[in-house]
Amino acid sequence: MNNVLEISHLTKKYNRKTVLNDISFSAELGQITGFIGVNGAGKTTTIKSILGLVKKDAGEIRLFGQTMEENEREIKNRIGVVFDKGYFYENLSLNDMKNILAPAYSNWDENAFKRYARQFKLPLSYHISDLSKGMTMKYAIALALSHHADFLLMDEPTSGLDPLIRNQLLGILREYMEEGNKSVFFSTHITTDLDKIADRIVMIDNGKIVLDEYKDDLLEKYTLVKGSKDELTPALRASFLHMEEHGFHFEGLTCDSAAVKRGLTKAVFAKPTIEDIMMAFAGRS
Ligand SMILES: Nc1ncnc2c1ncn2[C@@H]1O[C@H](COP(=O)(O)OP(=O)(O)OP(=O)(O)O)[C@@H](O)[C@H]1O
Repeated sequence: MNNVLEISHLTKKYNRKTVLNDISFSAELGQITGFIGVNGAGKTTTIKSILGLVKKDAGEIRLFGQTMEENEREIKNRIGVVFDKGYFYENLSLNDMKNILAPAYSNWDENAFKRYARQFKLPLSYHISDLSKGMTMKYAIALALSHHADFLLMDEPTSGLDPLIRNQLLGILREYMEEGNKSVFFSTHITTDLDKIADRIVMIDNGKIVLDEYKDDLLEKYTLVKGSKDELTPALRASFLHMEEHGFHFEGLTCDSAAVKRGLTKAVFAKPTIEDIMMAFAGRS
């Protein structure tokens, strides 16, 4: 296994509140890792810690096998950061911002930037502040791709985008992955995009990693069950990871579908989405 990102025992406190509590996980080369969690779970703080934008209290973060302290320049050359806000100077034009950022990268490719600017229809003379959210994300991706980043770190890249632009962004990511030896780390609380493109899912909840599995295994492992409460025995209830009850009915997620199927004759069984799984894990904690 070849990891592009390895986080070991990372802890981060704001004031005295622990927002990342001894978290460990990794992201593999050639994969899209979806980093999920509800609002306030700790996704942005994790990404900021990875980038060294906030100071960690404990733990170790390695990108391409190295820490930022050991080799910040090489790491920054090889990563592309796609944040929805706060990463660019709002009152600069896209072109001026690019001119400030480009010299920081030893492998900056101006022709590639021009090509992406045309492909993504970026209005280079506009101020950053005048860009729509979708355009800002495309601009950030164009910058990342123009220095041939090997690893894209994206914080909520698709939230607030309409379905058309979201699909375009997913298409751009698929093309990027096809180049080979590329990797993406994609944080989101909107998980439908990950159903389409993620290879692995890591979930953070309340500052702790509660789930870390390959997406296909995850979707295979859990079953969504809708049934009638009158059939539920205490033993059957214990087979559910999480359950919501509404009147005479319940909806729950189980990883023991065989036992549940034996006990429930009236229930309906379905494959869960990542959102169903995320809500069950978040609801459980
Ligand atoms: N600068 C800060 N000072 C104090 N607390 C902070 C700061 N930044 C984040 N927090 C707190 O840390 C916790 C984790 O926040 P974080 O932004 O990492 O979550 P998130 O999963 O990215 O949420 P969202 O999906 O809403 O962006 C929250 O309780 C948040 O209020």
